[in-house]
Parts: sequence; C-alpha cells; structure tokens
Amino acid sequence: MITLSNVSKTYHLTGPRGRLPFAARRRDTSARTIEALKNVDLHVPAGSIHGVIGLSGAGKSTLIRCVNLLERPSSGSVVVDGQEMTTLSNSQLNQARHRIGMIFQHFNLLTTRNVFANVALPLELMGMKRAAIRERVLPLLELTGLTDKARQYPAQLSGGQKQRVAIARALASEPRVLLCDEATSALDPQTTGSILTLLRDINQKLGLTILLITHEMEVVKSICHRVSLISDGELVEEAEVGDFFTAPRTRLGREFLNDFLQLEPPKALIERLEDAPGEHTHPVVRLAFSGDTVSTPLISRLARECGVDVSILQAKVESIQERTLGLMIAELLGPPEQTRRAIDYLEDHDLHVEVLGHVQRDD
Ligand SMILES: Nc1ncnc2c1ncn2[C@@H]1O[C@H](COP(=O)(O)OP(=O)(O)OP(=O)(O)O)[C@@H](O)[C@H]1O
Repeated sequence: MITLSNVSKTYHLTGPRGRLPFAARRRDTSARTIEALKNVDLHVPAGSIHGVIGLSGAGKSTLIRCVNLLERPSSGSVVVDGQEMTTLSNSQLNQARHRIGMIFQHFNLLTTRNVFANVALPLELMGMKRAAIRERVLPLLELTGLTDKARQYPAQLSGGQKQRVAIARALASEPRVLLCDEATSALDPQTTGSILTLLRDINQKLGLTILLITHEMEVVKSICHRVSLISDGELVEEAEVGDFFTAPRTRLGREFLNDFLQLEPPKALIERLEDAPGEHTHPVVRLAFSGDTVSTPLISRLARECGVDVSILQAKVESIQERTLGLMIAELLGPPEQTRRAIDYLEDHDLHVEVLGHVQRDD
C-alpha cells in the first residue's frame, strides 16, 4: 500500500550564510545542509499497522510527511495505493491526498468550528452536498465515540476527545491510508490507550493501512504489526513487533527496549562486566523466550542437564499483543565448558540468548 524506494531528503538552510556572496556560499555548502533522510526503503502492506520509532531529530516527521508529499523528497520514489506521488501535478496531488488521512500530535482542529463542522470540513472542500455530508459525518462521530459532542467546540473538549475529532476528520474522505504523526504524544497514558484502541478498531473494521511515527515503545507494543527503527535519517532495523521485543538487532534497538522494559543488570554488576571471557569468569546473559518456552521449566533442566547454576537477577513477563514474552537477566554459574553448553542448550530450545558480558567468579 505504501512503498518508499531510495527516498532521501536534504534541507538546505538559509540563514546568515544565505546572505554571503554566492562564491562563499558554494565553498561552504555542506555546513548548511541537513540530510534528514538517507536512501530510505520502506514497504507497508495493505491493512497493516507499521510503526517508525526513533529519537528526537532522527527524521521521523520528515519521513511521514514525505508519504503525502507535505515534504517533497529530494530523490527517490513514493508509491501510495499504486500511485507514484512524486510526479503528480498539484491538482492530482490534492486528489491523491483524499486517500491519505493524517493526524497530528496537536490535533490541528479549527477552534471556531464545532465538532461536526470540523469533521465535515474536508467534505465541504470537496464540494459535497449538505445531506451527503451529514450522512458521512454522523457514522464517523459514532465510530469515534463523539455523537454527544457534535455541537461542542474544541476548547470544550479533552485532549483525547480532540484527537478523536481529528481521527474522524481524517477518515471523512474515506482514505485507504492513515498517517499518524506522534498522535498520542500529547496525551496521558490512559487516554493514549483509548486512542490506540480506536486506531486498532479502525484498522480492523475499515481495513485501513496505518503508518505511524512515535518515540514511545508503548505505542509500538500495543498496536503495530511491524516496526522500523530510524536513526540519523536511516532505517537501521525493521522487524515484526514480537521479534523486535524478543531480539532487537541493533544497539539502538536494544537501548529502546531496555529503557522500556527497565531490564538491566544491577549497576554494581554492570561496572564489573568484561567483554571477553577469562579463565575465572562466568557469563551474564539476557534471555528472551516466547510461546511454549515461557511455560517450560528450562532453568531447572539447565541445572540438571548442563550442571550449571542459574542466578536470576531480573525477570519479567510481557504481553506483546497476542504473544507472551519472558525476559530474564541471569548469571550462569559453572565451569566455562559447562556454561558454554548451557547457552547452546538454551538456544537449541528457541530462547534468544544475548551474552551481556562476563564477571569474575567469587569462588
Ligand atoms: N524544514 C526544515 N528545515 C531544515 N531542517 C529541518 C526541517 N525539518 C526538519 N529538519 C531537520 O531534519 C532532521 C530531522 O527532523 P525531523 O523533524 O524529521 O525529526 P524527528 O525524528 O521527527 O524529530 P522529533 O521527534 O524531535 O520531532 C533534524 O535535524 C531537523 O532539524
């Protein structure tokens, strides 16, 4: 449904340097350009919810705005619903945007219009008749739980209600795609939950494809099917959400996950961790297991079958949508050949094992 191929976006800054003589400007171009996106490839299949997560300034907003060409890519191709967006004329682009709804962090409602009139606005702009507008808007107010708020103005609504109005408005033109630009970042956790539930319902009921950007792992965990990680304008990792929470492949992915799960070895132990194993060290591991292995008594079997003691430092069970994920930080205590065998044993039983480092044995 959405395919970005080799998309790059470079901003050329104008500022005090813009007033320099042309020759001087040419000498110093690199200092005044920002490569916000670098050769981005992204495919979001129809009907899926895809999250892009990254730190501030990583390029998330630029990426999502390139999809409906609120930002024009410097190079590359953007195809939405089978249509190449970058070659459209202005009027074709306006037409194409009817099929791409968008919601924003700060809702962007018109304060002088009530809820009904805000949702009706795109339809008025499309020249639709009043009766047809009413027929389209009323079900949307019901879908978003706003029927009793139709005559109220944005100033009379909570943040969550405002975002519901924005969602109803985005759906008014019956789009195939919904772009969500940090849609829950201004909301408290409970309201965030209800908006995410609404987005998931819309995805399921209407088969709408959703691309969202966020810096919150909770959003990814709650509703996304797949996630991409953006860093410094590049997509550095992409995975199915359950896989990402089990075993992120990049350092940045692991940092996001550890921050979210708060699952780190104790500080005193981190200070003692060495990268390489020594003669008198034992490994500290992060284990992730899902599916049947969550309920299998692997740790006691490890002790019996590999002769290794396991000291559990932290453990957690998380529900990632339909999937249960067990996470643990543990020290494997035993002679090196036995701890190596224990790691093989765990991997053979479909656990993801990450060796965080090695600590000197006390014995
Ligand atoms: N219109 C612009 N002109 C110049 N530089 C820009 C413009 N928009 C974004 N940038 C720069 O591009 C880079 C990516 O910005 P972008 O807003 O896409 O990041 P982001 O991941 O959405 O950040 P945040 O989470 O803080 O909103 C940043 O270095 C930013 O300063």
